[in-house]
This record gives sequence, C-alpha cells and structure tokens, in this order.
Amino acid sequence: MKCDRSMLLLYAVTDRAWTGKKTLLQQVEEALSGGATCIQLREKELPEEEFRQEALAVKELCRRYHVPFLINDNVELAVSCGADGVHVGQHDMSAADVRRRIGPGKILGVSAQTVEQARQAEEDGADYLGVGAVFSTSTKSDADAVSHETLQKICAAVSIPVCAIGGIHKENLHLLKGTGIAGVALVSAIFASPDIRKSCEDLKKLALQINAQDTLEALLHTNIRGAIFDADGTLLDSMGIWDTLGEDYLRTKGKIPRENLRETFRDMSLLQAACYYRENYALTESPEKIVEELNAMITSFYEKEAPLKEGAAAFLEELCQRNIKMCIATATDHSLIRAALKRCGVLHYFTFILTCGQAGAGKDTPAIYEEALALLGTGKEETYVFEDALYALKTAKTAGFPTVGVKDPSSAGQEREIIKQADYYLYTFTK
Ligand SMILES: Cc1ncc(COP(=O)(O)OP(=O)(O)O)c(N)n1
Ligand SMILES: Cc1nc(C(=O)O)sc1CCOP(=O)(O)O
Ligand SMILES: [Mg+2]
Repeated sequence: MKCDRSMLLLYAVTDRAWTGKKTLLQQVEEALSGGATCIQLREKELPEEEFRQEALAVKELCRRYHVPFLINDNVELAVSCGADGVHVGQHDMSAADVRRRIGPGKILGVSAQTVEQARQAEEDGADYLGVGAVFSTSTKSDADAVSHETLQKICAAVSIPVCAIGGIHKENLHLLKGTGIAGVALVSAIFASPDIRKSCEDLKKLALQINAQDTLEALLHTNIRGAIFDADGTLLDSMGIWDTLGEDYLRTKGKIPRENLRETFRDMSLLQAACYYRENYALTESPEKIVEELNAMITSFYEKEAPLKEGAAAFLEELCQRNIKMCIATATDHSLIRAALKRCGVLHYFTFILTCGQAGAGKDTPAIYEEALALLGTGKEETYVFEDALYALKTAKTAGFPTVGVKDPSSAGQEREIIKQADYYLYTFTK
C-alpha cells in the first residue's frame, strides 16, 4: 500500500492517555468507523513486546477498514510487524536511512518544520510530510510552533502531500484553509473525545472543506440543490479586459498610453473614463462617441473571445447531472454574458441570467441573490453562491447563503480574506 494524498485527510495518531474504560484498540476501531483515513500507532513508553502485540492487533483492524497503518519512530518494529509504513521526526533515524531500511514499497512519513527540512525529506524519499505544531498543543511538550505562512510555503515547495499537526480541533481547523495541506493529523481531538466516532465524522467533513483538491468533490456531497454563479472572474476568465481596455482603446486612436490606466479606469464609469481620455489624450470624439466605441470593444470581447475558466464546463455538467438548478447573477450586461456563455456552449445550463440592473442594486446589497433564489425556488441553505470578488461574497454570506470563493487573478490581493470568509474555496474547476 503506497501513500496518496487522500490518506492524509483525517490522520489519527494514537495516545493511550485517554483510554479510560476502553482499550486503545476499541478507540482505534471507533476512529476507523468514524472515517479516519490513516492510523499511526504512537507509543512512547510501552515495553517493546507489548508495543509489538498492540501493533499486530491494530494492523489487523486497519486491514479490515482498508486504511494504512503506520508506526511512529520504531522503524524495526514497523518492518518486523509488517506495518504499511513508519513516521519519523527530525530527531529520529534519518529519513534516507529509514527509506533504505524499509524499501521502496512502504510509506515513509517525515516531520518538517522548515522549507529546507521539507525539501530534504522529499529528496530523501519521504512519501508525505507532517508539519507542526500549527497550533499550540499540550499533547507533545517539545513541539515547535510552525506558522501558517511557513506551512503554506512548505506545501508549495514540495510535490509530496503535507498534513498539518498540532493542536488541531473542530473550532480551529478551518483556519488552515488555503495553506495547501492534504489533511490533518490529530491526537487529542480524536482520542480524548467521549464520542470518537462522531468526532471523526465531524472532523472529516471539516477537513474536506479545507482540502483544496477535494473541494469540488466535497461540494458535490453537500446539500447543494441550487447554484448562483457570478460570471466575470468566476465562470469566465474575463477580468483582464477591464485591465487593458483603456490602453487598448487609446492605441486604436494612435495614442501611446502614458500611464498604467488600470487603476484609474477601475473606479470610473465608462462615461467618466471617456471624458478622462478625451481631456488627457486630446481625443476629438465626443464622450458619447468614445463610450460607444469602448462598448463596441467590450461587446466584441464577450462575443468572440472571453474564455470559460478551465474545467468549468465539466463542473457545470456534473451539477446538471445531479439536477442542481443553476443561474447567473452578474453586474455585466445581460446580452454580453449571454453571448459569451452561448459561444462557450454552457448557456443551456442556466435557468436565467439576472443582472444587477434588473435587481435594482449592485452586489453590495443582497437584492440580486434574494431575487435569484426566489426565481430558482430552492431553499437558501441549499443554494450556493459562487463568487470571485470579496465584497460580493461577503454580501451573500451575510445574507445567509453558503458561499464558494473562486480563485481569480483579479482578486489576488484579497485571496486570504476570501479563503477565510468563504465556506469553500475553489482554486480551480479542474479535478
Ligand atoms: C503525522 C505526524 N506528523 C508529525 C509527527 C511528529 O513526529 P516527531 O517530530 O518525530 O515527534 P514524535 O511524534 O515522535 O513525538 C507525527 N508523529 N506524526
Ligand atoms: C505528535 C505530534 N507532533 C507534533 C508536531 O508538531 O510535529 S504536535 C503532536 C501532537 C498533536 O497532538 P494534538 O492533536 O492533541 O495537539
Ligand atoms: Mg518521532
């Protein structure tokens, strides 16, 4: 059994401190029945022979649940009892030596606290990394703190999957959203719980929500019955036009843009921008004519160019097959969005396109989402709003909709806040 990303989703690391009237084996079985995706037997005090007997029993249990079984620290025991793998830290046997000892077929997990250690572990043959402590923990007294920034850097620096560990529980797990982890490893949140099975079920749902690659899958397994999609930056890769429109327009007039017009243009209406170009670039056309010409450029872009985001068509098809009602809620002109979606072959998925103009308000108030909801006829708690812009996402969330943030370069500066606010965050629509 080799390691894949999904095995790290809910990684239960044992500790006999809280067994009470139960045996550790019973506790492990509860964790497995609650959905633990990997078990690590971590015994710091147990005499070798008892450790061996316990390892053999836990191994059999894990086999029944088809879940990988790893042993902490004790490489020889892992080999002799036929565990699926072993986890070692920076002060244990070196990762390269462990890999040589266990061979290529077994799983090697290595703890890392820095990017350098992480890269070295990958080079030495680690299959996954355990990175912590990401929150303060009293379970391991010598654990060093690792910031979420470092955790994110480690995830980006290596190509093996990473699980976070240390002080993780139901109330803080969501704070790891956006770091790029494949899952979470937990001790007390599982084994100190009076209801281990239920705790695992709850923790697994939360872990699915923060796991970037599983987000699409997780979404499909929610109560979703309706979906309200923003168009620009969410389904369409179209935000770039607003960045370059002013400069492109001036070039068609033989003018050389003297400045980066991006910021200037962003806060202006088309008419304001037209007056600005006329004054600052000595254009002879009337402001109304300039607006007409700008509109023609925008129309041409939506009709002929604006691409769908990668994977979006397949995602919409998947929602459609599950009978999820879908609509568009957009601040852009109805005919432009319609043209772009039709050209991209996805218009038929949407029951209607609703614009802010029709709703009588922008996305800083929930009118458009409430009207879309009424038209879809689904319940609010089962109707998910997909948005790339922070302010719109916040409006929908405050109004009580479940929200899905969608990554777009135009919102890069707000990405962390979007991740924090959104119930789900899609880095991509591709699986
Ligand atoms: C999944 C996972 N990650 C990290 C650790 C910690 O390993 P280490 O640093 O060797 O500390 P001990 O667990 O041996 O005290 C782990 N065990 N599992
Ligand atoms: C085993 C372990 N390793 C850590 C590390 O930082 O590498 S923290 C830790 C203990 C985690 O226990 P709890 O989930 O109860 O906080
Ligand atoms: Mg160790």
